[in-house]
Amino acid sequence: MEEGRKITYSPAYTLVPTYECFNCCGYCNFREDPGVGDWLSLREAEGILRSLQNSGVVEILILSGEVHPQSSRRGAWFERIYQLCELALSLGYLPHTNVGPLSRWEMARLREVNVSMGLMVEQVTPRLLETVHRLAPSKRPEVRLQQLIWAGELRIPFTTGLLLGIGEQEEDWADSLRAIASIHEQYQHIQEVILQPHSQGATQSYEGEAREEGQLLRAVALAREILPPEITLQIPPNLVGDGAMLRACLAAGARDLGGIGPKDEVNPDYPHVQVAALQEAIAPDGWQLVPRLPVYPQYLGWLSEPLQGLVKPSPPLNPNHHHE
Ligand SMILES: O=c1nc2n(C[C@H](O)[C@H](O)[C@H](O)CO)c3cc(O)ccc3cc-2c(=O)[nH]1
Ligand SMILES: C[C@H]1O[C@@H](n2cnc3c(N)ncnc32)[C@H](O)[C@@H]1O
Ligand code: MET
Ligand code: SF4
Repeated sequence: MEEGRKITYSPAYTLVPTYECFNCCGYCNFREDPGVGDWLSLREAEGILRSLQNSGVVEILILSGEVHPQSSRRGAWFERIYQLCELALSLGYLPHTNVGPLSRWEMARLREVNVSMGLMVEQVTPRLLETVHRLAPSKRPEVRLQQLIWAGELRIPFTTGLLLGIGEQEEDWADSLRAIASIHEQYQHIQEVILQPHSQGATQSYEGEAREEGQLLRAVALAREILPPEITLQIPPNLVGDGAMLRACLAAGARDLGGIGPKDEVNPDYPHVQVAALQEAIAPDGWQLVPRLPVYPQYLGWLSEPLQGLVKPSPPLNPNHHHE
């Protein structure tokens, strides 16, 4: 049988250390006010992770609301995240952490317990600081770009991306993409760029404008033009619309569908389409959906020895096994 052209995804489950966040992005359907909810305990997390064993899940996405860098609770927040990563590793999963901007020291520590990390640029235009990011100091473009630079210096395989349709102009996209490309040019560490269409949810304050079909396709095509070919373009299949739009995005250059699991924590009003249905949707164009790890193969050599051992467990020594 002829093999199809390949589209990748990562079988993933999302753990949320806390929904509390000191930022208040106008488009967010995730955050809670600080001090309201409980944090995820290690005991709860262990229960969840054990229940996922043998389910095919490999990636644990650690996605969090943020405690202010100067808060007296920042240290406890960070240690919880670190321990959740350690726990996931100890149960055979591979963590990918996106918990907002980190200090350089925090980033260096999380590198020990993550196979890759991520942070969206969103958009680099400072005009958004007067609108959707007015109450979100973590979204200052210079803060986000500094994170990309530190990740490069620390040799962390990194995921970033653009949030589309939050009040920016289409002309702003190229600036955001060129900023990513130029940092990548120096460090070669950006494994993928997500093009994330803003999707109206039930609890956000910002009222997005109606999205037009061509927008996402123009963004994918522009990203493919500006970014070097080694950076994979990711689109979230639950946010693109229908199967025809998904196929059009692939035709425009997208090659990955991101983490797929039971719930999209960021966009709870848009459940993930399950893998069999996605495979069916893209099959007419000859695409074959295949699982991948949260770290892209070209970066395996960047991982610490212990992490490399977990990613590629060496085959057990079997005295009965004979090489052909
Ligand atoms: O299910 C989701 N996964 C999201 N992921 C997960 C992502 O698809 C995978 O973790 C990476 O591709 C690594 O495999 C993100 C990861 C990042 O580094 C940055 C942003 C996101 C955003 C989302 C998201 O909105 N929903
Ligand atoms: C984790 C990432 O999720 C994205 N994000 C946050 N809110 C929304 C929304 N309503 N629609 C789509 N993406 C969103 C941001 O880009 C953030 O960085
Ligand atoms: N708070 C982080 C950010 O915005 C990650 C989760 S967003 C729902 O970058
Ligand atoms: S998008 Fe992230 S930073 Fe913004 S309010 Fe939501 S959780 Fe906080």
